[in-house]
Amino acid sequence: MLAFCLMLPTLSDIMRPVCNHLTGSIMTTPFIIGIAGGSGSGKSTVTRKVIEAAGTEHTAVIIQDNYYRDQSDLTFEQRIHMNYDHPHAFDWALMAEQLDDLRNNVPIQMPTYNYTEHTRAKETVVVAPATVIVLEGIFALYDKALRDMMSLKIYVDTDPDVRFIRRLTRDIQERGRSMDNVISQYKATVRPMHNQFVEPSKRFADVILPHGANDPAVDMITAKIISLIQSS
Ligand SMILES: Nc1ncnc2c1ncn2[C@@H]1O[C@H](COP(=O)(O)OP(=O)(O)O)[C@@H](O)[C@H]1O
Ligand SMILES: O=c1ccn([C@@H]2O[C@H](COP(=O)(O)O)[C@@H](O)[C@H]2O)c(=O)[nH]1
Repeated sequence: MLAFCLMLPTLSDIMRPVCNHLTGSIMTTPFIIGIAGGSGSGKSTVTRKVIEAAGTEHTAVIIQDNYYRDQSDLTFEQRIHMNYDHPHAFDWALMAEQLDDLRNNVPIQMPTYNYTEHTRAKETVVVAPATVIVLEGIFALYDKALRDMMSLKIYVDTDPDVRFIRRLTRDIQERGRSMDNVISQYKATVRPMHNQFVEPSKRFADVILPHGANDPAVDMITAKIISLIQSS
């Protein structure tokens, strides 16, 4: 088995089998899908619908928000004034390292994030390698190193007013915010950073989903994932 594993790098990179050192079995390089789009565009909804339809057994989801930098060294007062819509807010090295691990069929300890406290939570989540891996987040298509690992790049395109209304409702209901807080953050950082960094990343997309999580688009992505799983 060892000799066979050592010969593997000469095989095609597209369906490159790698040796799982724990089981000795041969596994295929995962198919990585990036799903980007503005805050409130429907990225999480698209991801959830697709994974529900394709089944969780052969799929894994990496939520990019979990890679916001750990800010436990800052006070809460300092944390609420940070810009969470600039690329600098993220731990890109950890994200690339963990996505690369999954690409090489190595399980990861994904960090988790607390939006109410604006910092990384203590808990981590084990993510096992899977045939299809989805990376979802506002900057999923921003970084070249991550893009180069992806086989399918999707941008969820939703009108700004719709995104704002959804974010307002969600942040008040689920992220412990007030209406004034959501409005001032949107004007100060969310909107300008979206225009500067998120929207321009659309040009890297293979597929653009108009109107967010629309059913025909979700059905097409699901069909692609199911066919990948069946052929793996
Ligand atoms: N097509 C849709 N129709 C109605 N509500 C939606 C739709 N897509 C998303 N939402 C709602 O809008 C909010 C933001 O959606 P979400 O998928 O979390 O966006 P994102 O992950 O891009 O920030 C959520 O409360 C979600 O339930
Ligand atoms: O501490 C934080 C961390 C993030 N945010 C906001 O979250 C969104 C990204 O999440 P979506 O699920 O894509 O909406 C980003 O626009 C940040 O502004 C935050 O407010 N506080």
